[in-house]
Amino acid sequence: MVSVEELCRAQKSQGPATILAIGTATPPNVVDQSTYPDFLFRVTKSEHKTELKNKFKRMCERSMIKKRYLHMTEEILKEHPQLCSFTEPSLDARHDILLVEVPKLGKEAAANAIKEWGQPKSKITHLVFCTTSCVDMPGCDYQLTKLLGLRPSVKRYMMYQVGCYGGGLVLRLAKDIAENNKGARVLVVCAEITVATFRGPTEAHLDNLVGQALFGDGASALIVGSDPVPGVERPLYEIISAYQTVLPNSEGAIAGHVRQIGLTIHLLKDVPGLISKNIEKSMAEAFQPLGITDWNSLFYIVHPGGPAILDDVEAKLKLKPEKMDRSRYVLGEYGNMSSACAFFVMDEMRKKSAKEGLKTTGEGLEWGVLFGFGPGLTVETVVLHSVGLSA
Ligand SMILES: CC(=O)CC(=O)SCCNC(=O)CCNC(=O)[C@H](O)C(C)(C)COP(=O)(O)OP(=O)(O)OC[C@H]1O[C@@H](n2cnc3c(N)ncnc32)[C@H](O)[C@@H]1OP(=O)(O)O
Repeated sequence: MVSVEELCRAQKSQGPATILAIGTATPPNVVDQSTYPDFLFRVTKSEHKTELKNKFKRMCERSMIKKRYLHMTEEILKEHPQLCSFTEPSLDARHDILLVEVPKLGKEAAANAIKEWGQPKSKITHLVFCTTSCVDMPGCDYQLTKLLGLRPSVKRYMMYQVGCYGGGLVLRLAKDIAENNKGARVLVVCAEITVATFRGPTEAHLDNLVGQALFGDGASALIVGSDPVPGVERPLYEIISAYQTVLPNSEGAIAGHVRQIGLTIHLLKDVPGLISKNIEKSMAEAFQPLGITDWNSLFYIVHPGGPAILDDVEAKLKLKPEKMDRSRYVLGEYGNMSSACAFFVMDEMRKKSAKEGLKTTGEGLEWGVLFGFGPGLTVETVVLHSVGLSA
């Protein structure tokens, strides 16, 4: 007779959850950050708000963003003029677009990840879908299952409205799934489209305007599983441990509310300060089991919420400037794509490491950390182990 303990043990994998492939996607429409203030104020008929436009220009200039990919175009705004107002009810119009486009963009990223993985999609056992852009039943996870032609018995998880810590959250969830279900292959997808938050500018909500200066559209996907099949699957990073915490005295610092006018964004000016003030505590907790205290010995995949967040974290941990290189690159080339951002940074890091002939996927280093920051204020900390790159 098999014991319960034996049955439980047989269900678990042996090694750590491992990232086996990464895929990304963006909408085709590229927007130059330097022309965006003119676009926003013109299409929303707000040119007369000259002081506000100058402030928005300063936000865009200070954003360190060069370009972003946005599904929203002038043609779409002509069809849905209510999206240009700050106060007009517009949730239905936004959802009509997002419920189609978010799963579609997610599918593109997922297809790229599956292609790199090189295995038949019938081997995907679990699906995790994360978005803050829209809400529906059945959800984007269901739509993606249909679009990709996954098995109807794939086990789905839908993570709505978690915001920019989503990248860390889904990695933590994928780790738990992969390590507790022998043979599991988890498709993780984060997809964000800013049609949810686009609206005309108003002096009454400057933080909403900060969001308009920073957010971009994008989707990223991973395949996660334990015990990679040698010679068949190619590991990129091992997920060693994962933590979530709510920062002290941070309630309301980052928030989003789904209202008739769409998703409203609320950001206190103190967000970068709150994150950096507490970052060492998160680092100490995560790396104490490894005995690591030299923060410059690690590689960094930090959610690029805004330049001030990266600057303040870098200063607080006394990091060499190159540590934030890939996070700054993604911010510059894509903007803040909320939950999808962290895996763009991860993708850029492993590509650059390979291109430069470094020893590992983590810029030649062995250990690293992925940070997600979002509403709460919630911080996700994930310890990663890089994988050797053959020369
Ligand atoms: C949605 C999610 O779940 C998760 C997220 O990622 S949320 C996004 C998190 N990101 C942030 O909170 C942004 C962090 N801030 C930044 O990166 C930078 O402050 C910034 C790019 C917005 C501006 O750059 P900066 O170097 O600070 O320039 P600074 O000159 O101080 O600011 C430009 C203007 O923006 C205003 N501003 C900055 N942050 C603001 C805020 N939160 N609310 C209102 N106004 C703000 C400033 O007052 C300033 O206005 P004036 O020029 O009229 O004085």
